Amino acid sequence: MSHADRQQRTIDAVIFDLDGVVTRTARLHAAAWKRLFDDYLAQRAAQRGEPFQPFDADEDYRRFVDGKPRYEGVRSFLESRGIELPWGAPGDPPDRETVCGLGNAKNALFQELLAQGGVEVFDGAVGFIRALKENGREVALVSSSKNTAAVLASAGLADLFEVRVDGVEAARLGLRGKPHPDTFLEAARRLGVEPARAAVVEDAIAGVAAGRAGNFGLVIGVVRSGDGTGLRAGGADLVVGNLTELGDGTALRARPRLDAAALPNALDRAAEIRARLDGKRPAVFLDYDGTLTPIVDRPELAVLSEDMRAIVRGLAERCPVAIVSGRDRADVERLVGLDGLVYAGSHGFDIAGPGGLRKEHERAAAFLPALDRAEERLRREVAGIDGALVERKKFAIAVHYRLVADDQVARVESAVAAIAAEITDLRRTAAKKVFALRPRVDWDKGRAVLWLLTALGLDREDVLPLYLGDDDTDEDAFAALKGRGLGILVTEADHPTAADYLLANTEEVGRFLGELVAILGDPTR
Ligand SMILES: O=P(O)(O)OC[C@H]1O[C@H](O[C@H]2O[C@H](CO)[C@@H](O)[C@H](O)[C@H]2O)[C@H](O)[C@@H](O)[C@@H]1O
Repeated sequence: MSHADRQQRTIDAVIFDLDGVVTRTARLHAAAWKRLFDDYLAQRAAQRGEPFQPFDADEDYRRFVDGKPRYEGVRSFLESRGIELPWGAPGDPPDRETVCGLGNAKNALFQELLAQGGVEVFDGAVGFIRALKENGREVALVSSSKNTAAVLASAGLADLFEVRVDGVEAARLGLRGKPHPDTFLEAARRLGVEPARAAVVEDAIAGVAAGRAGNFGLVIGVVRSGDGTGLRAGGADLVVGNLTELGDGTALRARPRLDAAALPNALDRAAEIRARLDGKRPAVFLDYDGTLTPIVDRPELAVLSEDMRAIVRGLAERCPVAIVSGRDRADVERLVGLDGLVYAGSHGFDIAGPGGLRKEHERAAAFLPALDRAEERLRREVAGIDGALVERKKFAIAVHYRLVADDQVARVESAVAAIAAEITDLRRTAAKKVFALRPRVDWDKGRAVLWLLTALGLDREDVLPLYLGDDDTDEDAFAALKGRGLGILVTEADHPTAADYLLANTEEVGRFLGELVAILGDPTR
């Protein structure tokens, strides 16, 4: 398809977020979150004799809870305050001090407010949706809210959308929340429309990032206050204040997505990157395989060169550096062999660093029996397939097929698929000549990087996070940092990506990091 053709692609379907786009329940949500967290934080502060710092219904709401599934919102905000609570269970009563307990309390408060105040509707949005339908476009609704049906009914819009993927559906299907694209992709699938021919309409940064991560043809940001900079940086192709600005929607066209080959090489844009660093200090996140070492035939042969080790050491003397890998943490720590760095293994489920920094995802240990069972089955099932390698990490299992004959790869794939279908606590992912089984938890390299920024006190305006990675699992980190840091993809292939820059190979990674060391200068001065 030519560039011109891609420019001309029409939009056949539009998928809408609910809160803040179609209805104004964001205010009710923000008020419920504020009542919940203020009560909780005040109580906690009194118990500990600490000062009470209330929940900011604008800033905290936007940064930590807006657009996220309820329990993820609780966890994300508490994390920002350095509070770690047990996850608990969805049936926890509202007075139980767990993530689920607090989430349930927020929901009760929200329903109270819903009953008191009703729901405000954005008339422009409803008019736009009706015009789209009249013009033969498909529409769907995606919302993280488990109250979607109640909100639509209260707004008198129960019949507006035939296709809805809400929080209840997402939980039932095990779909990851925004900024992951899963719920939007499910809506597109139900509409029978390719994402490239569909638009996503969102008012939250996590939502526009999900649209970009899903490679939707057009991502429209709706800005209800402010200037839309955050939405644009998060991945919106265009930002409107009111959906009436889009007329009847028939003129909407898909925007060409950035393919890796269209990205500028980070080495060629040194001046631009230096300017982004002006007045800021970097925090550097590095993937291991394919980024610091070239891809080789077997995992144990991916040895770090002394040159690269010296560059990473030099960088760690000048700024925070974390290695974020799919490998087992102990394995990647041994391979890198440097002190003073943070190491995140098992795709971020297992983190350790200087000063006693330690985090095993709070739900990960519960998956160990499932991982043990899957490992045992996998070892048995691929034992007869020449070249297949099973690599166990603490919280994931990889099944490598780089050395498997082409006509045998399908056998490896179906063994992994069969086990994943049976052991539903695990989800199957794929990367470079490897299938993986990981805990079915909304956690990945992107979430780990965001957690690290907060835990290390780096979630600040004067810190520029840089993430370098080469693989699909690194796309989660690129998406998480979109608009907030720099994503640098290491590849010579062409595929859609959420990264901002490109480096061709590990040799270019070494040069880029070496230049960063030089920019940062003498660490003793
Ligand atoms: O997140 P990373 O640090 O990039 O780790 C991703 C996977 O890397 C390793 O597998 C990959 O590299 C091997 C050595 O070059 C190669 O043989 C294999 O085909 C690649 O998939 C590692 O073995 C896995 O555990 C990591 O998940």
